Amino acid sequence: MGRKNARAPGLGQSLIKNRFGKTQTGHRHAAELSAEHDAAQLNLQSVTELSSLDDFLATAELAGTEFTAERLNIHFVNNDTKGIISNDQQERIEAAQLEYQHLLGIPRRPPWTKQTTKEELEKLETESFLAWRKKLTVIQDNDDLIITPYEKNLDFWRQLWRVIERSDVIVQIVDARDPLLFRCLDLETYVTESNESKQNILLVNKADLLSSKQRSEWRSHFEQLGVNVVFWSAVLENEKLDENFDHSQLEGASSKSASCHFGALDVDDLFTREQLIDFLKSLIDKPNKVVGMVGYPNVGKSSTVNTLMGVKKAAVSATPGRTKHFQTLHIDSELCLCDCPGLVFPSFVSNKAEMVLSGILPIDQMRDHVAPVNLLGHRIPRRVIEVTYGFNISKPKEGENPDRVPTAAEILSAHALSRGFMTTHGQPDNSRSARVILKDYVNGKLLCSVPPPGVSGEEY
Ligand SMILES: Nc1nc2c(ncn2[C@@H]2O[C@H](COP(=O)(O)OP(=O)(O)OP(=O)(O)O)[C@@H](O)[C@H]2O)c(=O)[nH]1
Repeated sequence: MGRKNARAPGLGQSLIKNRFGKTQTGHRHAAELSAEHDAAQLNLQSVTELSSLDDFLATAELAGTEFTAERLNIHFVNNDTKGIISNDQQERIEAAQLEYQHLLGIPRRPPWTKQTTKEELEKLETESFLAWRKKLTVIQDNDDLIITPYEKNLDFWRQLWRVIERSDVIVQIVDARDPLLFRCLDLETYVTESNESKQNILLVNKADLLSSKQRSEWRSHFEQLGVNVVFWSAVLENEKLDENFDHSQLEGASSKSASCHFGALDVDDLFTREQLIDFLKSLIDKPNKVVGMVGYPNVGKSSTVNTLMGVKKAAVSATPGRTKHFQTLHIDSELCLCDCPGLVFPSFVSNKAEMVLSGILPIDQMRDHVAPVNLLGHRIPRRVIEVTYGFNISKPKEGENPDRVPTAAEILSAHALSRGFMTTHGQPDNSRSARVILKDYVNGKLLCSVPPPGVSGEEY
């Protein structure tokens, strides 16, 4: 599943620098591109990671109820310690996911008319939101099912509702390494439900992290389903905005063969900025075209919006959840973007470790680093980790399976010792190393991507 990560200098280097923050001189998000933010009074603190207790109390507060006494009687357990699940568990989980799939919706804005007052609408919205959350607790009560820490702040959903209302086309941005994890099917249903003439586009960003063969597998998958899909790399297109960018790097490579190979970077089949803008315009048959940009935090919305706006950026943040409220941004007199804050949709995941590796849970707020690093050890071959960092991981002991994957402790100690990361007690600082390694995984330095359904890992 992992892929060789040898990039050629030039463009490849620029991408890497961008990815790993070597050129970071601060970050600038879509939110800074326009002064217009009519959501200034909203409570726009994203709420995703809640303990069972906080979650319970927040819901109670929203419902206007007090539950002070219950504080003493609540127990919650963390059953996610290792990050690895057995084949039997996986089968059970998949069966349960199939059974409960229909409950994984997103909240709907309740119907309203011109006669509905602001207060009435707010009350209706709160009721509908609570009913939605109640429906999701059915899933949470099933021990085999884990869902993403979906957004629990109603104001974020209000932003999404407004973006959908205003837009002619909704562009859902997903991460190319695991598009299905980030694709919210119910969002697409909601868009067409709200108005049949509205259209959905799936923008597979970070497509530079896949080979052209991998993209082609995914393209076939989505085309078979009738999904309108575009493969794109915001970072690559942003690089091209640099006036010093050497375009011959791409042109030369393109002219060599039908499929462009720039070092390990084969990008011939990706949409360029101009192509994406023209494509979006072509979908809408009216003078003022509005396109809504929606997606999970950290999928590259800010990078995409900035690039479409023609803003060259040194770097953006690798920490999810920075864009807080929706912006209206004019690309030109015809096309306007409506940039929605990053939203975690409810989606099934195998465990919390998977969410850390997918960039859904912020690494700096992670409490347990062992489980995600264990999972990383299962996804990235031992040799790739060793070559990437230039150290050796201790081999399995005599009597152990010589091919077993390294444990989190083995990977982290090797990293910490090689970097001189030590605690005040003179032990390897595994937690510091875990943050470095996990960020490298999220940023694509340690590369792993999921094949489409029906395609084996080996084939992919
Ligand atoms: N390799 C690669 N990395 C990308 C691409 N687009 C964005 N990134 C990286 O992904 C991370 C998140 O990008 P952002 O543009 O901040 O993502 P966002 O969706 O706006 O995030 P929020 O502001 O949290 O909503 C950054 O580290 C980017 O450099 C891309 O096309 N390719």
